Amino acid sequence: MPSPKAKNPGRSGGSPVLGSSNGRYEFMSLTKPLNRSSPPHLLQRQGSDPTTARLRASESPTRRRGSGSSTGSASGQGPPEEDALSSLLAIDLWLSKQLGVCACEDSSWGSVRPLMKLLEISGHGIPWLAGTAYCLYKSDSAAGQEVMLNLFMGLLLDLILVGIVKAVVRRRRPAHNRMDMFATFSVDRYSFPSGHATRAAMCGRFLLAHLVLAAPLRVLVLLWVGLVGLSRVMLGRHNVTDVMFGFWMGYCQYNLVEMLWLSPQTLQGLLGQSA
Ligand SMILES: CC(C)=CCC/C(C)=C/COP(=O)(O)O
Repeated sequence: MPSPKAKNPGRSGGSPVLGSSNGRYEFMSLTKPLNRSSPPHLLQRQGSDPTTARLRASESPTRRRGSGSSTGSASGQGPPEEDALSSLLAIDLWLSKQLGVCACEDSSWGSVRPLMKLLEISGHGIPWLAGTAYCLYKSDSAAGQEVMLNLFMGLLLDLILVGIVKAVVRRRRPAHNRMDMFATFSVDRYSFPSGHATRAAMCGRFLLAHLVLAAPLRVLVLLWVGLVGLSRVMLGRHNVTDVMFGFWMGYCQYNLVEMLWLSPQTLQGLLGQSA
């Protein structure tokens, strides 16, 4: 099979192809022979259609280190946990590709791509930061200002933490993603975790705890969180595990926001110290 690196350099939306030269893990291998425990749908897909084969090649998680030959679990003889992880990640990539039905206009659900992009904007950092800053500025009650200030801090914390994890893990976005997002940081060429999912989960919890009390609106908030996550996979931006982990991370980030909660007294103390 021709090298995906040479043949298809920009296929993953501008993400660098992580190969053996930098000695980093890639996430999963559909190029290596699957062992008998592999799900039947994956076995069936081995070497089937050329597009899938090319995609598989560009998604290879095989740890191609040193000589480039894969050993151990690559041949199904490695530690069972490595095989289990490989299988799990193979299922993740397979499922994500199946669900990436809005990855481009001519995908099977390409007509709903604009709607998915609307959901993308609704969970983007810029509208959230700008909206929170505006509400903070407009709020005339101390309680309102306190809530908005903490939401703002939470959003900044989210950007920092997601940036760190993305930079450390450096998982490539799915090969079928078209990198046409607006206003991204350089780490956003990586996909793990989904920043939209962390933000949606954290803001969702924040809204439910501090701002949205009416039951129908609370349901809408939960629906929005779920749809933002689903849209990341449908747009082809993320694999399912990026979004699942993102939800978990955002959920935990809210706990951190509560722990670090800036009360008016804390603020006065901080301002008093700096004056
Ligand atoms: C420029 C600012 C303020 C935020 C960037 C928001 C962004 C584009 C995050 C990437 O999200 P995914 O990881 O879900 O693709």
